[in-house]
Amino acid sequence: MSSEHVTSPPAPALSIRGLGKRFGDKIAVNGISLDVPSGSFFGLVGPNGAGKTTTLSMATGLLRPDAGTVAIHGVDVWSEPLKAKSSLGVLADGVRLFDRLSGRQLVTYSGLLRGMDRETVATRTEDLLRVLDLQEAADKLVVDYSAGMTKKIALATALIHSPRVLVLDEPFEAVDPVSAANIRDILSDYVGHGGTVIVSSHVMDLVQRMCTHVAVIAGGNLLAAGTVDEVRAGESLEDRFVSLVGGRGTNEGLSWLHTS
Ligand SMILES: Nc1ncnc2c1ncn2[C@@H]1O[C@H](COP(=O)(O)OP(=O)(O)OP(=O)(O)O)[C@@H](O)[C@H]1O
Repeated sequence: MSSEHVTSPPAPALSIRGLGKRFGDKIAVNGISLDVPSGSFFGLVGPNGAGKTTTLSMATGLLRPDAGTVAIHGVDVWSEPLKAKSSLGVLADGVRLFDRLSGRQLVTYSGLLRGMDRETVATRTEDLLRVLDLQEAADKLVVDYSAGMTKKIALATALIHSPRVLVLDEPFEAVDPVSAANIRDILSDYVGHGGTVIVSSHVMDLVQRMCTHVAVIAGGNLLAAGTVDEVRAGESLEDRFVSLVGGRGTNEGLSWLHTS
């Protein structure tokens, strides 16, 4: 076959090489390399303090790495930030929203800031408020939203411009079961139509049911990555996670907690 007929595989949706970050003496992320295939529903799991948020913050251009590179569909996040970020939707953990705006205003301005036309922004804003069950609260200030409502409005701002890659840090935390099911449907439909979702979560059962791929990190290191079936290797993802990460404690020493 001549070389013109050889098509190279598509660039991964997210490609991380040698990514590292240190805070003082603490190595938060220890040289992680990882490819997220285009069109995958990718779970990032790890215990508290594993380095998930730090990794995702660097991957999305919110936090400058000490070492390593990140590319979104082949575009370097740190040397071509505008181009890379134009195809990215981000739900960050703990980043302040412009919460003196109403929910409707926040989603609208997110669309306008992305350079979208007013009519499209208005239509999509109402669609998002409806599917996320935020219509009644649409004109309330975001500062007065509950934790779950805040999470949902932040998700709407990440979706408005129809990005190719969605990076969601703990999207289901504090969200009620009906809204969580709606969000899962939206994300599955999005992946089914060519999008890529990267989601961090502590809920192994959810990751096992929802994701096609998973990476396990602990102590800033990548312990395993692949399809969910490859990583769980015949066990439940939760059991596999515990055996990879270790650290199951005992409750010895808390006898004072026994009330009878
Ligand atoms: N801004 C910071 N300054 C100092 N240390 C930090 C900072 N951000 C994170 N760390 C430390 O880096 C490590 C990784 O934190 P990170 O928030 O990435 O973990 P995580 O996997 O997202 O945890 P969790 O599941 O609890 O949200 C932790 O030890 C944390 O204390």
